[in-house]
Order: sequence, then structure tokens, then C-alpha cells
Amino acid sequence: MVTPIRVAITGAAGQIGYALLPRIANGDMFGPDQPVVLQMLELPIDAAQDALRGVAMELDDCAFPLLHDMVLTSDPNVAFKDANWCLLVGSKPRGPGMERGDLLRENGPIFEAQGKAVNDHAASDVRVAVVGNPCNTNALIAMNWAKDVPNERFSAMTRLDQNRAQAQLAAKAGVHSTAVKNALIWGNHSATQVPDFVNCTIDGRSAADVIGDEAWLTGEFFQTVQQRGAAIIKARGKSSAASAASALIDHVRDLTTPTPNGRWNSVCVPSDGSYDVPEGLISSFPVRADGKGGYEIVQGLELTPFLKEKLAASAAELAHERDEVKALLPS
Ligand SMILES: NC(=O)C1=CN([C@@H]2O[C@H](COP(=O)(O)OP(=O)(O)OC[C@H]3O[C@@H](n4cnc5c(N)ncnc54)[C@H](O)[C@@H]3O)[C@@H](O)[C@H]2O)C=CC1
Ligand SMILES: O=C([O-])CC(=O)C(=O)O
Repeated sequence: MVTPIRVAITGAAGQIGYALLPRIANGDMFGPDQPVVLQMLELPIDAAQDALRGVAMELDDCAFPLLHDMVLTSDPNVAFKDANWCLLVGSKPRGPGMERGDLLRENGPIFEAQGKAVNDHAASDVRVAVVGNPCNTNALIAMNWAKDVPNERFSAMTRLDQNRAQAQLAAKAGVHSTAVKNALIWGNHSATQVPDFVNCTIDGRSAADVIGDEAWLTGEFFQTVQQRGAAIIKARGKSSAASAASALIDHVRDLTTPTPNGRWNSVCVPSDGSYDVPEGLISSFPVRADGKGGYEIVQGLELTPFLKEKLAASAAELAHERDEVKALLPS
């Protein structure tokens, strides 16, 4: 039998967890031949642990062929034990009128403890994807506390923003979303994120040329993508969950399968100084994976002065967030 992958999921009984776990157990994340063990972490309070037990009962009731085993726990050291992937979702979502950065004080400390637990207990090939907001800076905190884990094993998620940009461009061009390729987000997963309309193509041509409406691209398109999370919260009363879970499936697949020639995906990874984003910040870049655990930031993409200015502002916001959490970083 193929050795099962151990996947730790924090906040497993939350709304993203509920949408995510059946998809992983069904093989959507690691493929139809890869068994999984789900190691599910929830808060050490009765309501959360009861809800987690209920989720596990439902997973049992799905009789997924690939679901090898489940671990239910309130202890990060148990959840991350021998984990090959740690999906850090558990944290507070924002409410109406809040920015994601407003969560830093409350959620940041979670990622210090979890970074240490990943370091001490996860498998030697562990990879970590952070979803809990503000995800870039939370990933930065976890990465800094996991001293023995190479930095490039840490990522945060802008795949949802990429998918949103793709859908908006397709709708405007009157084509199916599959006609849009290389949709791309730069910078922070926040209201300053930068959806690229120059390097993205529609039916093989630059999206900017196909749409031919610069005012829409730099105005409505930009704001719709930047504010989509807030719009979902306003409409649903809760933040995106099904689309976030689906994007996390995409995110992990993007990093574990070889990226086709000429393509890239948006992943927040530690900056090596590319595109003038200060080294060490976790920023969204165009990323290509080799399918063997490695990846590269795609070099040489041309940005317009408008996009360059927006990316500089988003990188400055990331630097500001890092300064805000200085007390949570190792000295
Ligand atoms: N990066 C992205 O694109 C997106 C990020 N998010 C973020 O994902 C996070 C989770 O969202 P939801 O699932 O909707 O929230 P939720 O409130 O429904 O679920 C969060 C779960 O995490 C648990 N939790 C909280 N602290 C924990 C800890 N220290 N250890 C383990 N579990 C813990 C809670 O008990 C709860 O069950 C939020 O921070 C949200 O803002 C949401 C959508 C997209
Ligand atoms: O907007 C939020 O708070 C949740 C989120 O990150 C998103 O939907 O992109």
C-alpha cells in the first residue's frame, strides 16, 4: 500500500475546515491514489471538541476509500506529530468593517506556538500552508519560530484571490474562466493586494489588450478583487469558506505538482528580494513548482508603473505588519 500522507489541519471544526476535510479525504488535494491521515486540531474547549467529534463522525460516514485514519486533538504537539503537511487555518475570522490586519494581535500568538510545534514534531519533509488571517504575517511568525525547517517550506494563500481575479476577467471578456491563464496576485493578502492584468492572458493575449478598458482594469476590477472577501462577509454574514477551502486544495496542488510550461500560480512565499519586495517578507509572487518539493519565483515579468507602485505599497504594508509583530518574533 502507498504510505499515507499525514495532514494536520488546525481549526478543523470551523467553517473552512468543514468544507476542506471531505475534499482532502476524497483525494482532491493529494490525488486519487494517495491515502491520507487527517490530524485535526481544535481549541481545548468543549464546544470546539464536540464539534470536531461531529465532523469526524461525518467523515467516518462518508466511508472515503483514501481516509486511512484520523487524529482528534487539542494539542498542537499531537496534531503536528510526523505531519507532512500542516494547514494552518484555525484562527479568528474578521467581521464586517474590519481589515484582515486588525486580527494580527489576536491571531499572531497562535502562530508562534504552532511554529514551535511544527519545528519540534512534524516530519522532516514538512510543508506548511497558512490560511488564518492575516495569513502572510502569520506565516512569517510561524516560519521564524520553526528554526530547523527551511523557510521555503512555508507559504500563505492568495490562490483564492487569483481565482477571483480569473473569474472577474472572464466575466468582463464574456469568456469561460478557463480561457483566462496566469491570473496573478502580487503582495499581501489584504486590501492592498495587486491583481496583475498585464501578464495574465485571455485566449492567449494580454488581458489588458483583450479587455481594452484601462479605467475598468485599474478601477472596478482592482477594487472588486481586493474587496471580494469583505463583499462575501457582507452578503453571507460570515467569511468565504467553500471558496477558501477550494483555493487551499488548489494551493497545495500548485506546490506539489509540476507547473505546466509557460504557467505560474500565485503563492505567498518568503521574498528573496525579487521585484523589489524586501527579502524575508512573505509576499505573493508568480511561482512555478517542480513537482519534487521545490519551486521558483518566476523572474522577468514586466509590470506597468501603476502595478509597480501598487506592489511597492503592498510590500510596505507587509513590512509594517512585520514591525507590528516584532514582539512575537524570536529576538
Ligand atoms: N487566506 C485566505 O484566503 C482566507 C483566510 N481566511 C481566514 O481563515 C481563518 C479561518 O476561517 P473560518 O474557518 O471561516 O473561521 P471559523 O471561526 O469558522 O473557524 C476557525 C476555527 O479555528 C478554531 N481555532 C481558533 N484558534 C485556534 C487554535 N489556536 N488552534 C486550533 N484551532 C483554533 C476555532 O475553534 C474555529 O473552529 C480566519 O482567520 C479567516 O480570516 C478565510 C478565508 C480566506
Ligand atoms: O476576507 C476575509 O476576511 C476572509 C478572506 O481572507 C477572504 O475571503 O479572502
